[in-house]
Amino acid sequence: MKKSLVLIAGSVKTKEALHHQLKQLLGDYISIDSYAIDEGFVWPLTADVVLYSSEVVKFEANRKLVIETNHSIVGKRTLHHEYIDLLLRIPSGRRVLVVNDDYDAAVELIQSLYRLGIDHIEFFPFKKEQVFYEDIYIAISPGEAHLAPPYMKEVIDIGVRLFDMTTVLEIVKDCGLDESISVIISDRYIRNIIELQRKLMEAEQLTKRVNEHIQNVVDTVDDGILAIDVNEIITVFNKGMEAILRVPMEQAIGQPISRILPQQEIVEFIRTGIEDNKYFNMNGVDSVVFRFPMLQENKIVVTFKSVSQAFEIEKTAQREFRNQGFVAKYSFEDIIGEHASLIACKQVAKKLALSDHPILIQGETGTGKELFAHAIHKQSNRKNGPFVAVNCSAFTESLLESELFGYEEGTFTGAKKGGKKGLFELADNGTIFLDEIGDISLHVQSHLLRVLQEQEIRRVGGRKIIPINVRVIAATNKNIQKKIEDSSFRSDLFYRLNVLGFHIPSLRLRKQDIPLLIRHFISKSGRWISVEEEVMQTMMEHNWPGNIRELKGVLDYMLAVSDGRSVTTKDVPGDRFHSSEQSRALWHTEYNFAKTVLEMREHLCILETIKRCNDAGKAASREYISLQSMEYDAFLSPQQVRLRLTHLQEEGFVVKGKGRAGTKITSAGVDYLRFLKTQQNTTTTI
Ligand SMILES: Nc1ncnc2c1ncn2[C@@H]1O[C@H](COP(=O)(O)OP(=O)(O)OP(=O)(O)O)[C@@H](O)[C@H]1O
Repeated sequence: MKKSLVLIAGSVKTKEALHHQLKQLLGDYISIDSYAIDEGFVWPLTADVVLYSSEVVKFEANRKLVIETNHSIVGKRTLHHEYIDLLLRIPSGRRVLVVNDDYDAAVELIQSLYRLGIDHIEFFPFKKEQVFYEDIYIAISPGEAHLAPPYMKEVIDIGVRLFDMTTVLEIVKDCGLDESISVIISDRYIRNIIELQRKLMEAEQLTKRVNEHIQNVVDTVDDGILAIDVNEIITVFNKGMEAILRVPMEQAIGQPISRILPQQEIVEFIRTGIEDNKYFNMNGVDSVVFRFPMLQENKIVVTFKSVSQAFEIEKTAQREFRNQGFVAKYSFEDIIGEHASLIACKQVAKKLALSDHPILIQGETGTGKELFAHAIHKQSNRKNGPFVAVNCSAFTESLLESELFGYEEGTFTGAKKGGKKGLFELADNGTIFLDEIGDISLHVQSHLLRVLQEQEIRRVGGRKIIPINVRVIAATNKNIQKKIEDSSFRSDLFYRLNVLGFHIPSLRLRKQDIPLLIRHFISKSGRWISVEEEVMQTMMEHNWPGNIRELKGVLDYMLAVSDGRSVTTKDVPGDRFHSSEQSRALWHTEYNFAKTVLEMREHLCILETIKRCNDAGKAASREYISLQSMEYDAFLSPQQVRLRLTHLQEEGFVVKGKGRAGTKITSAGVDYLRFLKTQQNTTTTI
């Protein structure tokens, strides 16, 4: 008959783990029953051998129970081998709290850990009455993790400790089992450890493969990359680094950084972390060194990028912005004028460029508000970011909202799959220029105000909050104060936009600049042509309601009709020019082939849709234009779009492409579109 063994443990969890261990090792030779004091049993226990999980348990059990036996053993316990690797993974030198039922048990566990050779960590025993342990954020516990202080960042459960080999052999002896059985059982014990060793080796191989992969990845990057640990020892060193320092990786890894880096100032820069990046000359190469602390892992990653490469990257980004049309074209040198009012205006704008607040530019139509916006962006710290210009009056309310803030998939019929980024998202890290801001609806105004306040956007129909870093420059030729009075413009939005603001003087207040501007536009046209004094006089006498745009238009006309040598009075555009009407009317005559307001709206819709598609590198199909026309209150069937396109092509405003190429807008078409937009303003204001 098999000998009987009763195991008495404190908790059910410990009982189950120890029972499992005994069953696996001794189950073939002895019958095993296990109890936990927690379970509260009272009947008398009889067994050949009684095994207690600890001294405390023995004391408790004998106080509460009747136990009949010839042999009693208090088991010695050791770390569960399956959890050893969790401890080995804790970085060297860490301070770790050891949490157990009581202080003595914690101390005992620490002693056992040190005996097992786990000495790369500094262990501290947990005391129930102590709530804070300085500089300790990792706790380990053999099944008592719930006792760990709540502020611990990581609590590692190292499982219930199992009986050690001497306890198992003592059971064998007290149960009177054959000598040969002890050999089999110790083999079983060792097999568990070998199994663990095998798993560790597999894990080690996997880690090696992952490390090799990471090394290959960092080696494919041209930049130099290195990492150091808390003791400033180099742990990562890629090929780029080898090339920069001319030191092979094998020689660098494991060495203190100060021994490998020749320049002490770079070591200091890496050590102190006062700045994130700094310029250095490394072995004759101009480099920018970036420092990234990895707080979690107590490491610092440092990258070295050659300045010429950094320029290349910047150029690529610039090219990309240019392809998308998101680039500022003009700088302050392109703003012509020597009148004191304009010089003062430029000085103010240059100063404002350096801050990051919104700017509101006011001034009559054609005074150069957009020109100033370009120049401010180019002068600002955001000059390498995108510059996105939006003419707010060119869109209907709903279209403007989705253009500015984007939309999520399925928000409305015709919405693109996957949604669409708004212009604010596209302008991230750059500037958005909101032209004709005075024309936006109250609904869009409140959306814009939210964006300015929060510096984050939510796409139309979306829930996700997208943080953005965009500077807003707005412009208007409307009297905003009047709009605030009649409640069509929110005063809070005005104050937000007008944190910094300035007014551009109209041309009639600085007529001295007219000859200068005329010479500038002639030289830009690439022609050598003089302007008769009398013509110049006429120009000086005019009031220029359309300001510089009008002046430019008149000059373009005169250059076109002149004999090529000089502009004379006969080239001055007679009644059109002398009329006191706004320059918009002047354009109207030039583009008089659109007879009705409806026709103009149709042209606006068609040309604007084509331009947007062209700018985005997409084809503008008749069906798409037809779909868009609903937004413009000028619905056109695809068949009607075809007829209008033929008409616009005859005028030289578009070129119809074959098949998928779609229709393209010409530069004359862009001018006409600009005219139509100005017209639209007039119709809305009148
Ligand atoms: N000071 C200047 N020097 C040279 N060109 C100028 C100047 N001011 C304006 N222009 C030119 O005049 C035209 C109109 O300028 P811009 O579009 O910047 O005016 P705006 O005030 O934004 O007009 P709107 O109110 O109609 O939007 C552009 O072709 C621009 O290049």
